[in-house]
Amino acid sequence: MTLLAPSILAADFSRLGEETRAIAQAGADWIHLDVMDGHFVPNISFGPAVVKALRPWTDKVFDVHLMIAPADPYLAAFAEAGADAITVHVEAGPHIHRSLQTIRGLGKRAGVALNPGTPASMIEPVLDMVDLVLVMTVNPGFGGQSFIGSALETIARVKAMTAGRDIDISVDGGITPETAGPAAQAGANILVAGSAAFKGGPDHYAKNVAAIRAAADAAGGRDGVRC
Ligand SMILES: O=C(CO)[C@@H](O)[C@H](O)COP(=O)(O)O
Ligand SMILES: [Fe+2]
Repeated sequence: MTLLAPSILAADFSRLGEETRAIAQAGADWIHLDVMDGHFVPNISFGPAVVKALRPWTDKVFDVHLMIAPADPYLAAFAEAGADAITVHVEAGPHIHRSLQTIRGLGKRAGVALNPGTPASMIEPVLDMVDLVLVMTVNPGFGGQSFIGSALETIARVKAMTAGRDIDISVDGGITPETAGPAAQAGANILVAGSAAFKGGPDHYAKNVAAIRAAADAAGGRDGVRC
């Protein structure tokens, strides 16, 4: 079964705790937390204090996606705040190996993210250090953007590169019941969805999550690795 990781970027920020619990109870496998710094990406979201405040609301895996540069000075703070997986962008700095080493040293799952314009080969030298590859299917910084189809090729390349390894492939950006199938078919086993998961308010969350997951599974999505 493909895993669903709703992004709380699309939740009601005035009730983030309740929203996190509601989407967890609606069938989310992981909770995706988008951290933006207004520097690496042209938007600002939230930092470790919010991650910490949300931690008591669910025991689901907290999948923290750092869109910040530099990332290294903040890794320990996110680990202490309750992140289970921490993903850094390969484009965010010159020391990706050090960042991944630090994340693993903190006892967390280490993820590396690729923007739509970045070749998959960029992460080849660090695959031994990685538990998760996150392929962006929008340019990072905002929710609600359209899926960039050319990034499916990146997912397929990452799948081929990681064959035989225990590495999750996550896809992030513009995931809907329509795009979930092609993403899963290309090799993603974790689907991040913001707008499509939170669409319509709490009464719709279970239906939204089920629709995205069903589309991925129908397309032959592979098993997600649970942590
Ligand atoms: O990292 C990001 C955006 O930079 C994502 O996690 C978005 O938050 C996904 O939102 P939708 O595209 O599903 O609305
Ligand atoms: Fe994200």
